Amino acid sequence: MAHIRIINPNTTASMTAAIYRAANDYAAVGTEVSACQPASGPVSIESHFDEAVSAVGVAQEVLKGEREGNIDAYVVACFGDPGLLAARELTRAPVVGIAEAAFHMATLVSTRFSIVTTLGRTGIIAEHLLEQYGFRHHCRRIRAAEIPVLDLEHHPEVAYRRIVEECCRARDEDGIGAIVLGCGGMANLTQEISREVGLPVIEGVTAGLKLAESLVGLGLYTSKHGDLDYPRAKPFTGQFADFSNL
Ligand SMILES: NC(=O)NC1=NC(=O)NC1=O
Repeated sequence: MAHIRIINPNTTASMTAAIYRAANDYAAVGTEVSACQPASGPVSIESHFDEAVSAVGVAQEVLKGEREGNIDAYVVACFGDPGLLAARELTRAPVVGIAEAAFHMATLVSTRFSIVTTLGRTGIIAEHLLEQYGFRHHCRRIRAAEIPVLDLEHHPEVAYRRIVEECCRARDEDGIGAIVLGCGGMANLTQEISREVGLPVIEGVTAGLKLAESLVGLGLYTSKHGDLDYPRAKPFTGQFADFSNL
């Protein structure tokens, strides 16, 4: 039995529920999935600033999970993987970011992939992650459907069509074998888009869930030898006072 906690770093509860449903549909027998989002922060994450603010919320949700004491792994369900390394410092449980998970999965089924994300301005965030994780040469192109994140909920039909159109352009122009969907809010679209586009389509919530299950199943944990060791205890002031002496 593994309990996997999925953290939606934005504060839109309906997106958290959609992310939970998508993950739970793929959970193995014996896996318990739970989902949460920070009490405060951006309703959607579409910029460096949104990422920076949401990273604090991710850390707070991991600390809550640690206090509960029964979480075997965490998934950070925003394509920018906000606060991923900081979250890993706070727990021995594996912590999987959906971008990193999707990149790994895509390279297991194709030598090259393209990313289709929401707004073009978030593309640089994915580019930085490709570099950081060592996947830069696997990714042919970072494309955007040019839809705000919450349009996935507010205008799903329009959003779906724009995503499929961009996926078809990627299939026809980029010399790729697979597509990575670049938003946690796209988690429930994978199968439909894959059928329509005729390529393996990977999105990070379900990829992250299955990788988290594998890490737990292998008995792997976040190393506390080196830079992912727990933070040195120290006082924190002001609104972060509850981070004191972790
Ligand atoms: N590229 C993105 O759209 N990232 C995201 N913003 C969110 O609020 N959730 C995501 O996955």
